[in-house]
Amino acid sequence: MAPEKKFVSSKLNKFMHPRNPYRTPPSFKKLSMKFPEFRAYCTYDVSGKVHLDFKNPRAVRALTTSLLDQDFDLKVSIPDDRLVPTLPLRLNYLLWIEDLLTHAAHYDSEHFVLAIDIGVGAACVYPLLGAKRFGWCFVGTESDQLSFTSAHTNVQNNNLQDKIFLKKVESNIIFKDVIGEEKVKSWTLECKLRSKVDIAECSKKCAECEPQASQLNPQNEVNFDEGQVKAEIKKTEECSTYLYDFTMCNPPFFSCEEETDTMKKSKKDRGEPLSAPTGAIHEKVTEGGEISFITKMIEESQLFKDKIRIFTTLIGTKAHIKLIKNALSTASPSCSVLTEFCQGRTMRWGVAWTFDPSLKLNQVKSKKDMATNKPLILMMPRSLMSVYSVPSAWNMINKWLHHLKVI
Ligand SMILES: C[S@@+](CC[C@H](N)C(=O)[O-])C[C@H]1O[C@@H](n2cnc3c(N)ncnc32)[C@H](O)[C@@H]1O
Repeated sequence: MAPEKKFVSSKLNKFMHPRNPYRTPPSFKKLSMKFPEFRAYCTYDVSGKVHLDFKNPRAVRALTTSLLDQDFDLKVSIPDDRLVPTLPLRLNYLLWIEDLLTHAAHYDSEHFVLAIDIGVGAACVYPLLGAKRFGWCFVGTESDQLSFTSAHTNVQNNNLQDKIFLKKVESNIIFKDVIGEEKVKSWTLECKLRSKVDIAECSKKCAECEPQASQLNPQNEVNFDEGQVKAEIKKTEECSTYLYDFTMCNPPFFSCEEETDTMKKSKKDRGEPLSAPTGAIHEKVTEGGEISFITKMIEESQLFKDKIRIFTTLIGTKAHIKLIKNALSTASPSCSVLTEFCQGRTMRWGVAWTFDPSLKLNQVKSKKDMATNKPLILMMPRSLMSVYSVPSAWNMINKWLHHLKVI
């Protein structure tokens, strides 16, 4: 039995993304009062404190689905034998992408964003959170039939079919056969027409690309004439505008079943992961492990460098980072950046790359880099102490920092 405070306990939490709502652990008491399905896995000690058995995969599932409901108004169901997403990590990844869009691509909050999530899983967690919390639109792929069906149901149950389109793929597919596929193309175009925002941007780059405003459906209904969509697809293909703003992926990490024993692999100083492992083997295992999967993604990214602005993926094992960096260098992106995602007792890494020379992805520092930066120390000569009071010394330093564009 694990005490309530351990939901996101441990030293890694101080490096969680500053906007991650789970930096403050959720109240299990409140959650148990609201959600009977969560309450079913709770026990209470003599002081009335609520405890959850994190070693029980059903308790872990009830926690995730109750939090999605309480904190994001998302009704999500996950089949028994499929991966239960832990929300602090999912939000750390999404918030980092939001930072890349804001600080490297200079998008404002109104900017229309269209993304691809490779391997949405049964919960469809990234597209659902991305659509609900950030207003982004997604094309999601999934190779497993059960997960695909479950993800589809979750999208429908939350009435997000205007923002999320799912495609069942073969497991040897990453971007190929997805981006060029007719149904995906029509949906993305409808989505962009519906948003009406991209049109102005597109027209700036290519005057012929601008559809007539009068053709747009003012009620935001999906009611486009097939000919109109086809004509827009052709124009968009001719135009060099990026079709997708970013891609994301939580790849199957392991190359064989034995590797999936996370309890053994866990770093000694961080202790065992608190939650029971969940998910089917094919969700965690892929031929050649994550290195093969990500290498393939990097190779394919070269084919779609004019269609997708930022490519990103999670990396599950620190030891793989070097190999993935090597694979990336052979693709020669114009910029790439690596970050850490810290939560609870688990660490993951994220890598982003782009072929768009205008994007400086490395301007977005990892939270750990920021937190571990040594403080700036300025030794004032004793002789100046009589000249400067503390506030006036501070004003002077402030001026220098402004001048250097540090603050
Ligand atoms: C580690 S799970 C991640 C699920 C979800 N994105 C999450 O973060 O909770 C990986 C998912 O990718 C799917 N998958 C594996 N290979 C794939 C491929 N080539 N294309 C699309 N999905 C794939 C698996 O079936 C599984 O659902």
